[in-house]
Amino acid sequence: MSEQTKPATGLETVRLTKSFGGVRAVDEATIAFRDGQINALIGPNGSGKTTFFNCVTGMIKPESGSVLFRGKEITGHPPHRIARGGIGRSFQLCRIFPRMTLLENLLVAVRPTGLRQLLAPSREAGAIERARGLLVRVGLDHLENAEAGAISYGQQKLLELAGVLMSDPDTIMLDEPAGGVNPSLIGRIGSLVRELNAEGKTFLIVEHNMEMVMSLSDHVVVFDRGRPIAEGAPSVVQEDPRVLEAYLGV
Ligand SMILES: Nc1ncnc2c1ncn2[C@@H]1O[C@H](COP(=O)(O)OP(=O)(O)OP(=O)(O)O)[C@@H](O)[C@H]1O
Repeated sequence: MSEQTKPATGLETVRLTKSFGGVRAVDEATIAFRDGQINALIGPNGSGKTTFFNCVTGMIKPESGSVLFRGKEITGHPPHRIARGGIGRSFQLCRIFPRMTLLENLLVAVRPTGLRQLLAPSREAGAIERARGLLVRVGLDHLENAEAGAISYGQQKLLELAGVLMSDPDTIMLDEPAGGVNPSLIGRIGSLVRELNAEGKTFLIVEHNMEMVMSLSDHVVVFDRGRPIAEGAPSVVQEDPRVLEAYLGV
């Protein structure tokens, strides 16, 4: 597809809905995220952000509505297919293998899905070279042979981000990258996001750290009770009375 015809909208949902019992965690959410931007999804606790992520990445099936990526329907596709299509994600509670080394964690990240493959890290030279390059990039190369369970939580978040980058996704969804991370590592995660965005990666970030959100994002979507209630540039969203109401209940 030529640059001229490339759609500006990357990831998009139309009336996406998912309930748990009587709770509508995501409630007819219609949102469009533009390619090439750093997008943030914010909102009070329990407003449905993680459920939205899970529906988009195939971890849970929405009960109705659609998810589109660059105009193509991907609703209900299994997670590995969505990942292969170019959408990578991290998790709120970091997902790493604590008994494996950092390098092994990255080699596992590129294995095809399935338990047998999962347990056998890739030994392919190209993958090893790529993993080493990414460890340098996130500043963890000196810990290549350390067990992942022995490094700090912030370093584990960086390791998880490197794992997401192993498959070279062009859209990266991060669920609370700054949660539980010390300020200097938050700074490093923010710089990496900026660098990767400058290289063409699109980001969709769920985050409670407002300083990070407001300094990093091009576009902020505010979620409340399972649907967007406001969106725009950080400075616009910050002033929106609906946002203050959602957060403070005023
Ligand atoms: N697996 C589940 N089973 C039952 N209820 C769930 C489940 N997952 C989420 N919920 C409920 O759905 C609603 C939205 O939760 P979700 O975790 O998506 O919100 P969130 O905005 O990501 O919250 P936080 O900012 O605290 O991480 C909440 O009421 C939550 O209790």
